[in-house]
Amino acid sequence: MKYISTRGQVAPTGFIDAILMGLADDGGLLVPEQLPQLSEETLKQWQQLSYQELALEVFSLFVNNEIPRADLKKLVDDSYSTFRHEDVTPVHQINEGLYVLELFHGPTFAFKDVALQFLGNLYSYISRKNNSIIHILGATSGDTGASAIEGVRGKEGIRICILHPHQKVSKVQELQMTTVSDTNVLNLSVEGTFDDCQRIIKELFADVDFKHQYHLRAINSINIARILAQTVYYFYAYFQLANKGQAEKISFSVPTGNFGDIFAGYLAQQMGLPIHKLILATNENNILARFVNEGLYQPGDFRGTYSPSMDIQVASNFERYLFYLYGGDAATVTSLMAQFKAEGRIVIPEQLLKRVQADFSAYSVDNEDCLNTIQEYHEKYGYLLDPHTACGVAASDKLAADGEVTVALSTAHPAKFDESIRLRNISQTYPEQIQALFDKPQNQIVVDGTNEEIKKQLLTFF
Ligand SMILES: N[C@@H](CCOP(=O)(O)O)C(=O)O
Repeated sequence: MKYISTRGQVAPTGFIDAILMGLADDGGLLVPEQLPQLSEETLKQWQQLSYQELALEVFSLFVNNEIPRADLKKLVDDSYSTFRHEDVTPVHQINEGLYVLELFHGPTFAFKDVALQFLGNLYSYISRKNNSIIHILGATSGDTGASAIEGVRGKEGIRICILHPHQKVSKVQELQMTTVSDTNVLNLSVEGTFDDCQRIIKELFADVDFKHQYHLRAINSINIARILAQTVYYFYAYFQLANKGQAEKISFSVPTGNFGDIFAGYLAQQMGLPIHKLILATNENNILARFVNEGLYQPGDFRGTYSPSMDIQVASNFERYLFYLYGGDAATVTSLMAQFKAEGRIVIPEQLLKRVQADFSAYSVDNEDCLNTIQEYHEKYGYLLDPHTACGVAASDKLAADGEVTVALSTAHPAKFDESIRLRNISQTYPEQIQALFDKPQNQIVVDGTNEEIKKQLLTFF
């Protein structure tokens, strides 16, 4: 298995080099040259596996023997030993047609831990094997940052710098990042939005000389390892339902801002997992829902919402989907991305919009609807949804047909977003790990967010 760029200007590369490259050196994103096609028999064999066993099988398909199986097994086992639930990502039934896939049982109470515990251990493994330095640069709207820091804090040979938008993440998200005292961690709080943070890191990664000179590595979902690791829970959730006798027409509803999580579901489906529908849920920052419904990809005005991790206008994984949509035509993807840069929009033709709408259905959930959903599910089922999960559940309520079964991805624990939940007078008890954060001192540097200033901070830190 080799990895190629959506822009076609990078020689096919192996797994470890793809992980280290992060953003492709031609400015595109790496994807597997060919997706493994899983037979019914393989899926049947996988159905009884534990999460860790399943992850090992899935990763083995993509790692190309570059990591001996025993080492890969240890990486997987170590990564998921930090989860508080024995099933790692359990499904919880809410009612006859709706299950919630709880992805928040990792150390930072968000779905990002599933991939970032693994990627943190993988970086550490590569650093030891190659005796190489790993300097991680990432952008976060709240969850990725905390999770990436947790994955590598205190690890030898690794330093991590995370950019977050100043005062635009929840209090718990901010504390999770900024109360970490390990000296290999730097938090930069950028005066701007998450899109500014993401643009800065993409521009720094695109400066290939700078990237190579300072050994810059990515932890965002521009790194293909993130997406591959996230495919595992689609398989696992599907099998959990199948083992309960629920094997027909299973759809997934996915709250998404950067298009990474739902793209992982798309890849699982392309590999042969018989997902019925992929429902894409956005908040009021709804560029992706508008794309699926109208065929126009064009950022709107930034909206601060109750689900801040999805307050994103430019979705970084969208380019990967475009690549598949255009049948792997890297030249067309390159020209569409150039057009997006120049004109700020991409419009796709009618026949491709039909294809998109066969792949996804989409719904944009407004602030009021998000809180109403939290309140309704709390009153009716005694289950507290975090605001991002509430968007996924609201979209499923809107789009799933009667008799269908939907798995809504629960991307975070509600305690991370208490300021939104309290607006409906719902009180909750924080898990002790979260409560303890409020007593710790914070470390962060507020920066104006020019590339030059970020570079200066990085050069001092690295
Ligand atoms: N919602 C994310 C934004 C970054 O997304 P990623 O999947 O590319 O890491 C966050 O919480 O930081």
